[in-house]
Amino acid sequence: MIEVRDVTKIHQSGETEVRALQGVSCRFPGQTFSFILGPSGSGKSTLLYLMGALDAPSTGEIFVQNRSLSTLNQTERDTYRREKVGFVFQSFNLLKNLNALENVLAPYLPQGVTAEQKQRAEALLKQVGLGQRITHRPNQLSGGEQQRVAIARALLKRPLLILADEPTGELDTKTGAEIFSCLRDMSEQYQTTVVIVTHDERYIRETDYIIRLRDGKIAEENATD
Ligand SMILES: Nc1ncnc2c1ncn2[C@@H]1O[C@H](COP(=O)(O)OP(=O)(O)OP(=O)(O)O)[C@@H](O)[C@H]1O
Repeated sequence: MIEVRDVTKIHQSGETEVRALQGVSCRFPGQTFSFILGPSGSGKSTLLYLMGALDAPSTGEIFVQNRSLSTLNQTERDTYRREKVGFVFQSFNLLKNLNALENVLAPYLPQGVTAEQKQRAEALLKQVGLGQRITHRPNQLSGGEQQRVAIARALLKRPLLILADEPTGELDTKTGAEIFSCLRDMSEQYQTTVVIVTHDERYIRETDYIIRLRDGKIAEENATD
């Protein structure tokens, strides 16, 4: 479903050019659960952001369901990001004045939330184990619980794809393992493709694909079954 074809990304930092990715090609078939691994600075987040159309490759192309992201105009790119991709970040990115339910609904609050969206948000919070916490604000929730809210928020739009950047980076080992199980369960239940960036190798059991980056290049690509 996602194909990265010969992608190079050069970041411009003042006068200096940083080659974050160099000739990277890989595929993430639909409805799979995959990890992008590699040491700090190897290009993992850069690759994830390109797949989410948060940034564009310097050369090469990324195809999502056989359509190249580089052929999308600005409106189509915005729609792709807003409707097709659920993002989960290390720092949860919850709004501190909103409770769990309102955070899940946050992307829809400006235009008004429908009864169906509210029902789905409540159901999602239950499914991620927060049925008793829907009126709690972020500061009344543990890190793991906050990340579960972020996962429910990402799922509300019924995304094709969930992109998670170090989702367990701020969590202890046990909570991190629970968050991976939660993402895995949700991806199966909602038949969503999930790609997770991590440099933590403790969690890589039970995954479908592993891409390992080193110095901006693919060092290893494995199906794990
Ligand atoms: N916006 C940017 N401007 C300049 N250089 C950047 C930018 N974003 C990333 N880089 C550089 O590109 C390289 C790859 O960065 P990237 O964040 O993709 O790596 P990473 O593997 O995700 O690292 P980490 O595990 O530390 O988050 C690094 O050398 C980084 O400093």
